[in-house]
Parts: sequence; C-alpha cells; structure tokens
Amino acid sequence: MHFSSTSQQTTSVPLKQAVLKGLAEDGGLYMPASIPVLPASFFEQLHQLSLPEIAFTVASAFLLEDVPAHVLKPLVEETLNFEIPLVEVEKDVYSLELFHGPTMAFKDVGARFMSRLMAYFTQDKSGEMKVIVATSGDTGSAVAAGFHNVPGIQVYILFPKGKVSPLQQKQLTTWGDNITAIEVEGTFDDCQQLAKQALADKELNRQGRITSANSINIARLIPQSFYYFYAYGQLQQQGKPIVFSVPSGNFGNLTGGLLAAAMGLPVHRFVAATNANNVVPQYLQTGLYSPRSSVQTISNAMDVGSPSNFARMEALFGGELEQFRRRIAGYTFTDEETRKTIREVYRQHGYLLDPHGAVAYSGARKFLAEAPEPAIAVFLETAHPAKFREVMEATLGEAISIPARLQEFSEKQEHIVPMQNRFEELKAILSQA
Ligand SMILES: N[C@@H](CCOP(=O)(O)O)C(=O)O
Repeated sequence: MHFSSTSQQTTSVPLKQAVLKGLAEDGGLYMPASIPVLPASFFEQLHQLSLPEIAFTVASAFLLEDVPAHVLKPLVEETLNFEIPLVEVEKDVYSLELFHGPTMAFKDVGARFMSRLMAYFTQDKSGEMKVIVATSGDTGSAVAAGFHNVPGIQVYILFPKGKVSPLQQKQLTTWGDNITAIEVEGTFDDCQQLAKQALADKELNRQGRITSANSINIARLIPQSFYYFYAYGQLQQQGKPIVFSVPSGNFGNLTGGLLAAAMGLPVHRFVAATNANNVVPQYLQTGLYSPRSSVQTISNAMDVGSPSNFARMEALFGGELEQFRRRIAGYTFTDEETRKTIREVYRQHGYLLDPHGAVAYSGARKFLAEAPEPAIAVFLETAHPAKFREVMEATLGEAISIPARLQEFSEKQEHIVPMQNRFEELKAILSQA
C-alpha cells in the first residue's frame, strides 16, 4: 500500500517511508492512496470478535504488504494489552473508556502501536532516530512511555509552558534517559509548528533520521480507528443508528473514526465536540475555516487553534462542505458548561467524567436531543479524570482518588529544557544530540 500527501504535490510513498518521515515533503499529511473496504462478513461478526482480533483485521488491510502477519499480530496484541470498556452512563449514552492504558489517555493506543511499528522498521539499526512530538497534555507522555529506553531513539517532547495540568506535566518531564522534555513559551500550536519545521529542515534531516509522533504520522492515525469498530460491534445488535461523539482538538481521533467509516463501518454520524477552540464547528456552521491562536481552557488537551487533521478530513470529503456536514455535526461548549456537566453527571449517574469526556458527553446529548430518530450515542472518554485533579476537585467540591500509576509520577524529579518560541533554539537542542 502506498500513501499520498494531502497537499498532492509529491508522489505517493510506501508505508515505511510515510512512517519514518512523519510528514510529506510538501508539508501535507500522509493518507492511504486508496482506502480498503472490509468485507460484509467482518461487519456481521464484529460483536463476536475481541479488540485485538478486530485491530489485526483492520491493520492488515493497510500494513500486511509491508509487515508480515507473524510480526503484525503480536504487535497489535501487545499494543492493546489493556481493557477498553464500554460503559452505559444512561439510556442510549455510552462512554468508551479509552484511558486504561499505561499513561491513562487514549493516546496510548496510537503511541504503543507506532513505537512498535517504528522499532520494526528501524531494526536494521542504521543510525539514531529523533522522534519529535508536540503536546497539549496527553500525547507527550504516551509517546514517552512507548519509546522510553528504546535503543537508537531519542524523543523530544515540546509542551506549552503553563498550559498542561500539573500531573500531565509530571508525566512529560520525569522520564530522563532518551526522553527530553522541552517547555516552550507559547501555545500548543506554536509547538506543533516548531515540530513541523524541524521535520522539514534540510540540515536536521542531513544529521540523521527525524520523524513525528503526533497524529500527523499515519502510524498514529490507523490504530485510532480500531476502537470504533469494537464499540460498534458491541451495540450493533440493538438495531439503532450509532453516533460517535469525539472530544476534538487536533482531530486525529475523529479522523480515525472517519477512516473506520470509509472502510465500511456504518456509523450514522460523528459529533465533533470542542471547547472554545471551535474552528471546526464554526466551519460546519459558516463554511469559513479560520484557524487562529488557541485559548486556554479546562479541557487543555483540546486547546488547538489550527487542527492538523483538518487537511485529512478535507481530503476524505473532497473539500466539500456539504460532505462534511452530512458526516459530522459540530458543537462547542464553554468551561462553565463543562463544569456543570461534570457535576450533574456525577450527581445523577455517579459517573465521573474528565473535562474532555464531559465535552464529548455534552455533544452526544445535544445530538440526541436534536436527532429526528432515536439513536445510540457513544462518547469517547479520552483521559482519566485524575489527570485533571485540580479542575475536578474545584468543580466537584470534593477530593478524588488518584490511581497509583499517576501518583508515582508526582513523586518524581522533573527535567525540563526551557525554550523561547524560536526555531533556531529548537534546532540547536536537536543538533546537540
Ligand atoms: N491532544 C493532543 C495534541 C496533539 O494531538 P495528536 O493526537 O495530534 O498527537 C495532546 O494531548 O497532546
């Protein structure tokens, strides 16, 4: 299978090149040159298949020409060695809990898959590789966990100063070894722009291999489609249309769902649920796409003003607004609304939403309230509430419990490289190694 750039200015490349480059030379994002449609028999059996079985079938459709089955099967099984429960919060509203992995955010799925795939593609040991990742909170730690102490790989995490939660910061900055945490005076969008500039920089590329671990990398995107099939399979026998409400920032998670739909998963509709960083819901409403600087919110991992995966969505919909609208409904929620939702759902259903999940839950409820026919809504619960302890406790007025896995981080020593929002500074840090 070949992968082509959303900018369409370069020729398509094989999987290995797409993964090890991260971003196409013309600055576009890689997409499968054609999206394979899975057979009807697979969809009929979905409810009987385990998550790793589903993931293997989906991944095979993209990867099997380049990664043999005896490598791909264990790779998928190791990636998904934790539960992804689907919990009914109230009638017809389900939470897909994607936060039971090592760093307690959905990013573990994509990061674990990608780190294993990269290890396979670099097993020839032909020199070091630099992996650069921008984070607004969760991606960075999942990537660090995936690559910690992997020989030959140096990871650089760019995070915006003062704009991630205290526990997320600990999860980014306490690894040491081959993981460098760089604190940037700027926003997530600045970090992402710096990372993209590094990938395109000729001199850095001459020094050695350099790639991205954000969802701009196709190796992060493909695994983010697996759990849509899995959740759908568990609900399909109820016979109602199924909607997915996705808390969205950089839009890699929602694009993973669109990929699943393009492979034949009969999703009724997607909901793009955002905080005040609402360029996509605004685009759906007005037809004008106006990326802008992100603003800080309590659902900080979604504080993205210029979502990279918009380019992939455009490619999937042929740039047509009506296609976007047919497949995606967009809703946006203020922090006050998010806090109110967290309190209400906790009091009425005893279910603890994190701020991102609360935005997605609100999107699900709004969609169902406006839908002309009954449907089931699955909202993606993308991070454990304890990652946002301060916000949760202030919102609920009571203490929440912190899982040991997160508590461990708060006791560790931070190692931070501070940096202005200047590419030359980043280049110097990357060149030192
Ligand atoms: N929400 C992210 C921002 C980066 O997103 P990605 O999926 O493109 O890596 C975060 O938590 O860092």
